[in-house]
Formats: sequence, structure tokens, C-alpha cells
Amino acid sequence: TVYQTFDALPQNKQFDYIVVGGGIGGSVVASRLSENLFTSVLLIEAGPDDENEEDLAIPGNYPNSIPRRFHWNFTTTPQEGLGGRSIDYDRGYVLGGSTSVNGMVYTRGAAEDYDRWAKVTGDLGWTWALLWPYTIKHEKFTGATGGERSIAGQYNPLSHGYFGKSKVGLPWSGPTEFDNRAMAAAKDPKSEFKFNLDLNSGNPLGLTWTQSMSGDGERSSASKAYLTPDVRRRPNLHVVVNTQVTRVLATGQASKKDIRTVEVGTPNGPRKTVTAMQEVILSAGTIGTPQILLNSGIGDSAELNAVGVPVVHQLKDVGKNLSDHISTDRPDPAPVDRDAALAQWRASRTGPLTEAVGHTVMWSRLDKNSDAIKAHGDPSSGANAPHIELFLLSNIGNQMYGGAAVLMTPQSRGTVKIASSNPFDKPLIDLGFLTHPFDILALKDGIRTMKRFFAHSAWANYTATNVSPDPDAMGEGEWEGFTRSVGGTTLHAVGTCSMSKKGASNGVVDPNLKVKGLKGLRIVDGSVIPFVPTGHSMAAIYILSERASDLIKWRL
Ligand SMILES: Cc1cc2nc3c(=O)[nH]c(=O)nc-3n(C[C@H](O)[C@H](O)[C@H](O)COP(=O)(O)OP(=O)(O)OC[C@H]3O[C@@H](n4cnc5c(N)ncnc54)[C@H](O)[C@@H]3O)c2cc1C
Repeated sequence: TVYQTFDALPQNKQFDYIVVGGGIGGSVVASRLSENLFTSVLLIEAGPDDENEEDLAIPGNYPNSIPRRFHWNFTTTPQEGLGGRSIDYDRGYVLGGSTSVNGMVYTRGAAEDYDRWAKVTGDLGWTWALLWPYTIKHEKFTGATGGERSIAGQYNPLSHGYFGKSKVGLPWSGPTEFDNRAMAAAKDPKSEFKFNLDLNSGNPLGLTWTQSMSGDGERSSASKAYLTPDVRRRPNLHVVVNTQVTRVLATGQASKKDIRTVEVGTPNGPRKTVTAMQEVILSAGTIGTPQILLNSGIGDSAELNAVGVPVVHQLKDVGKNLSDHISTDRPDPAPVDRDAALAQWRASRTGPLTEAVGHTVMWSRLDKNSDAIKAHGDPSSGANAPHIELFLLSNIGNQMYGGAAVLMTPQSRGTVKIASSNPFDKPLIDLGFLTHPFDILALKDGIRTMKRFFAHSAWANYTATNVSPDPDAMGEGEWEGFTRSVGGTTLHAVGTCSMSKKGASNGVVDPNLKVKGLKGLRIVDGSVIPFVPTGHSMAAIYILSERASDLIKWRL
């Protein structure tokens, strides 16, 4: 059942598990735990329900036609590496979390990214190979929306799951002339670039078709996939929306550090609490989860003292180690006739509004002799992990093409802190973008890679301009200044409550995602991922959340 307010919850109800935040982690965990009808689960989401919200279901509404009321509307602190600019930092404020408002690009990154989780935690269960059953448990590959075109040769059937929850597919349209030329440039045996049949095989390198988390013409958000009408009807699952969690509190004696009580409230109203019999699972995301911990006095004691929050548990890494992908400037996608496209979408769930992004992506590695790697080492997880994503876009109407270079392996790190002891104050989000010298050098090489790609003869006579400025045609420091003035985020932040080895003093959660030094409190969301994946972040979080659900079920 879904309740619109906390007060509408049945009184005196006992819950085995309380899950905080209805994004990927929260939707997956609440859905999986409540498969056992003898396990009672309460899921608490700050934002509204997403049911019947057409604006969220239409993939092509991303990004500008998604109403702002479904966002937290955060901005970052002034970013030293971005010329002092503060930039918007979107997070979904609705059931489904950021997957209800995101770009849906579905990329798992490199197998080595996951193997590195296993290395930093000492738990082989996090390797790509042992996570594979969870990968296919979450995915339901559905092909291209509309069903009228052949997708043979555009994906590898062996890299996908077909019986899972989240729909994944290829673009509705294509190949366009742009796609064909891009493919020709990559498939030329003499080219330095190669075509890669499937970006989700564990080796993403090369030019690939884009895959999106959508199916049958609609967005397949975490809530649409995991909180389906039959799941919502389960008598043992209670979902409460429009309810912000302010803190987690000790249950019984504070000295026992048993944290199973959740406090909710409104800025001017009374605070209320509810206690889990087994565990509280925080799934409020990379920004929300450290914010709740810090408000609760769980974090670096010096920082907590500075904002007047009494220290409950010293855990210095809460809110630290944020990593995210920085992107250069990008062209706008081609405009569509919105009225006609909307009519088509409503009639048949086909047409331009089924697509949110371009059709092709190039994943590449920096040369080991590049300035960035020679001076600062190679931060990637392994030989199949791309340093750079070239997100290719054509805007044929305006005769422009190009793309954004996105740095997949940043060495800069940021933080999430709280501004005061008031849980309703916005958190201080510092991405730390371009504060490490590797990152600007690597991005510059990324643009050079794009230049070489578009210099291939496959692009001859294509009347167009590459919109990204050329670092080699600009004066010393000019390109860097430009990039700092336009660089932006792809909104993939992770790492603010990282997992680490059992007993290690760094990190926030152990390999089973339990908060270190506490009882009853676990974290399942993007915040536990120690390094931003070399793909977009959501696939990794789904895979992680599926395994986490089993860890909780098995009481590990
Ligand atoms: C605009 C945008 C575009 C993106 N594009 C892509 C893309 O194309 N591909 C990709 O892979 N990734 C993309 N991402 C990133 C991806 O969506 C996120 O990494 C992922 O959804 C994070 O999952 P999560 O479960 O950690 O957190 P979220 O999905 O953010 O969920 C957290 C949930 O917790 C709730 N919450 C937070 N605080 C509280 C509180 N105090 N009380 C109660 N509830 C709370 C939030 O409202 C939210 O519902 C994008 C993100 C955004 C915002």
C-alpha cells in the first residue's frame, strides 16, 4: 500500500525493515525483501509518488520537460576548479529517485571496476563474475521500441538478461546518416577506433550503440520496475511518500550504538519516530545518505562540533571521497516537433519522444605516454576501463555535430557536508571538479581523440562543424580557461559512504554494507561505491542493490 502521509500509516504496526529513500537502492531492497510475505517492510520517500505521472514516463522529456517539482533543486558550493561557479546538482525527489528524472543511459562500465570493489573490500562477492547472476536478475532486455527495425549487429544477446525487472533497449530509430558515418569510421580496419558490439559486456572500449533503461516506449525507472502494482499490493509492504527522514537515532541505550529508529518531520512541524525490529537501510543516495548520517551525529566529530550537532559516533569518512564524471560542453540534440511527437507517443509509444540521448557512444583509453598519465599515473581500474567517454550527438538541423568528452576516471574528489544542525537546510555539495591536474590534461586528450575521430574520411562531405573548441588551435591556457568556464557534471556522483575492508579504519560501511561500529544500520545506494564506475552510475547501483538484498535476506 502507498500512503500519502506518515500519519496515514496504520498505528502500532511493526516493521522488520525500514528503508529510507525510494530510489534504486530503496526500490530494489523494499521489493526484494517483501517477496517473503512474513517480512514486513516500510519504505519512506521524501518526494511524491510517480504513479500516473506521464511527464516522467516519456523518455524524450529528459532533461528539460521534466517538472522541477520532481527534483531536490540542489546547487553545488562555488567550485574552485570551475572558475568559482556554482552549478545545479539534480537529484530525483520522487519515488524511483533519480531514475525517474535521469537520462536513462544504461552502461555497466568495465568488469575491472567491480573487481576493484572486491579488492578494496576483500570480498570476492563484489567481483564482476560473481555479480553476473545479479546483473541478469535485474535486467529485462526488450530490444528497440516500436519493434519495426532489426537490431541484429547492434548488441550482443549474450551480454543481457531477459527475465529481470528493469527494461533495457536500443534506440527506436536509426541508423541515421550520422550513425552510419560513425560506424564506418570505427569499422575501418585502418582506423585507430574500433566497433564494439555491446558496451555492457564488461569491456566497453570502442564505438558502441547506446542502450537505455526504457522499454515499450516508456522510462523504466526503479519504481516502475520494482514497485509494480502487484508489489504495491503486498500486505507486508508499506510505502509512505511525501515524508522526509531527518535523522536516525539510537534504539534503547545510546551506548549500545544500536541504530534502528528513524525520525521524520517537516520544517515547522513535530518530529515523529518509527523503529525497525531488524534493520534500517539508508538508500537516500550519494547526497541524501551522508546528509542523514551527519544530521544524526554520525561522522567526523570536528565537522559535527563545528555545526553544533552532538557526536553520536565518530566516523571520519562520512561525506568524503565523492567522485563524479566531469563533462566538456556539448551540442544540444536535434529539436523535434513536440506536438506531433507527443501525439505519436500517446497513440503508440513510438516516435522521437521514446529517445532521450544520441545513438552512439565512443569509449577510449588515454595513451600511456599521454601527459596526463605520465605526470599523474593511471587511475583506471584496468586495461578495459575507458578514461574518456565521447558522447556523440548530431544536430543535423543546424548542421552541427560533435559531442562531449566525459572524464570517466577523475582523480579529483569532493565532499558532502551539512551547513547547520537543521536537517532541512540544503547540504553543502562540493564536487571538487578539476582540482586535480590529471583531470584537465585528460579532458584535453579526450577532445583530441574526438578531433581524430571526426577527421576520419567517413565524415568527408558531411556539412557540419564540431562544436567543441580545439585545444590545439587556442593559445596556452585558453582552452583550459574555456573548459573551466563551461565544464559540467553528468550527475553520477558516488563514494560519500564508501565500502572498505572489515576492520579497516577508512570507509563508512563494511563489505556487507553495514555502517562501521554500529548495529542495525546498513547503506544500499550509490554512496557506498568507492570509485565512480567507468560507465554511467545507475547500472552499477542496480547490480549492487540486488546483491545487497540477498545479503540482508541471508542476515549477513
Ligand atoms: C538528471 C540526472 C540524469 C542522470 N542520467 C543518468 C544516465 O543517463 N545514466 C545513468 O546511469 N545514470 C544517470 N544519472 C545518475 C543515476 O540516476 C544515479 O546515480 C542513481 O539514480 C542513484 O541511485 P541512488 O539509489 O543512489 O539514489 P537516488 O536514485 O537519487 O535515490 C535516492 C532517493 O532517496 C530520497 N531521499 C533522499 N533524502 C531523503 C530523506 N532525507 N528522506 C526520505 N527520502 C530521501 C530521494 O528523494 C530519492 O528518491 C543521472 C542522474 C540525474 C539526477
